[in-house]
Amino acid sequence: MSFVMAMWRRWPLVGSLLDVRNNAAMKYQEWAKTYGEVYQVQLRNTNVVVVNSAAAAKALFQTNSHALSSRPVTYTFHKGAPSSASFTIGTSPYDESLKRKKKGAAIALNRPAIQSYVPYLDLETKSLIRDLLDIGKMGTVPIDPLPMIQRMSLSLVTTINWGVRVPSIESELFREIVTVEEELNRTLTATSRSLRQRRDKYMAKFDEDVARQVEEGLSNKPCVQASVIKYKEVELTSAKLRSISLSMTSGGFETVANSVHWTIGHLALHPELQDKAYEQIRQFSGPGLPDAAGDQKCAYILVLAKESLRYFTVIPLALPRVSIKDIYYEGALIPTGSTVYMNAWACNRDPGLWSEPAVFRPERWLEHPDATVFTFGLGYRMCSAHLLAARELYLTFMRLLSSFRFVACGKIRCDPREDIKNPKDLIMAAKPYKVMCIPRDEKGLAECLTVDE
Ligand code: HEM
Repeated sequence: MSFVMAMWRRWPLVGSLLDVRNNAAMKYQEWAKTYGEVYQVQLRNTNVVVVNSAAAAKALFQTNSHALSSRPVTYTFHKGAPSSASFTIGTSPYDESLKRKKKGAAIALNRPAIQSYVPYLDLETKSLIRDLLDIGKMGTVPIDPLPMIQRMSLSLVTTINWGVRVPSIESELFREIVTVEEELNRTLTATSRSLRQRRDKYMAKFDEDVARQVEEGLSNKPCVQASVIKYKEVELTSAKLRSISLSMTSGGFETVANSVHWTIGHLALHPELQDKAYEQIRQFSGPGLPDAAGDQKCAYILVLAKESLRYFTVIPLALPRVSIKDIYYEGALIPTGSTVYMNAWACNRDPGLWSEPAVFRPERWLEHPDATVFTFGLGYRMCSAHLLAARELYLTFMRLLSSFRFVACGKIRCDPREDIKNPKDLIMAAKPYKVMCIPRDEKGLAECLTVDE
């Protein structure tokens, strides 16, 4: 008991949740030098345990996976919001309903299911390359690639979830979904009722279309909603199906888009990394675009994607957990009902794990292939789609780096310690920048970009 008291006496008080979200992960990492790798802070009226080292994160989130399987029930998400925003998998507390939703999502996101999405990965990565070529006028006009990357990421979410494409950055659908999702992802406490109503509108249309197609026997394209409806072992209500749709969109769109956007900015500043990647891809795959079905076999691009996940850690504090059992760690008690944050940023940059953690160096993963990436979280509530996300990143980098040289235009500020667009956001985005996307082989590229729309 006295040890527990000692631990509880050590909290630094940091003010409101919104204040600390401002580069919080970096501040918390710094504080660990003074207060130890696990300590508590007060966020508004809640005491929160923050876990700041790789070893502690594994001991807590992996070894105590079940004890840390719930999420906090915040007012805005669960009590004050009657519409869809209450119910993503990522914000649901642990209960029977969550278990069913997670089972449904798992069926649609396991390895064989992901294999069936290869045609979508193929089409959307090709479309990204074509957009960069067209909008960048064959590498002659500087562009910010963000909207094109967002379209790819969004269209992957919508095709994988509902079988519906987002064909162009000019489309009404693209503008509407990007506006609404960006705003709703802004913080965990986003409350706008009208935004949620706008989201409900496009989600309802997609959900109803899939349900009708399944009922009429017309659904022949693989997609999450159709597989979950058809898989009778887990019968899900329409509310739970909607929850899966919401989870896929809020979980999958900005995370992948921002990871790619940060990385392209960084690569534009480091042509030597691009050249090495290009050389490795060419040794590995023949002329033309690398095969979409190739499953992460080019070792250098695989480690480049891992390093991108580590270095940018786009959700620096992962998503908060709540303990459903008492946990004892290093002689101290984390009582049932505690809120616990994994500082994924600090774990990914743990000097006990990595030398020069602040340097982007893909080779570190070749030297330590079994090291952990903390970016997707750990344990029962880790990212449901980490296999899919890793595959999306791999193919995107494979194809982008085999197609283009990215040349920085003007000053690109792309250091994740300093250059976050909105430091209070849940998902960390890079500041806008411009690059020239110069085709490495203009003629060859044009030939292999016959995209079936
Ligand atoms: C680079 C891409 C991605 C990153 C960095 C990422 C990161 C995360 C993190 C940190 C969590 C919380 C984990 C925890 O509490 O330990 C999470 C949860 C989740 N993610 Fe992802 N994610 C990515 C892509 C995706 C995609 C593509 C989807 C779906 C299409 C997705 C769906 C989900 C869902 C449903 C959850 C909630 C899991 C639960 O609460 O049980 N994520 N993700």
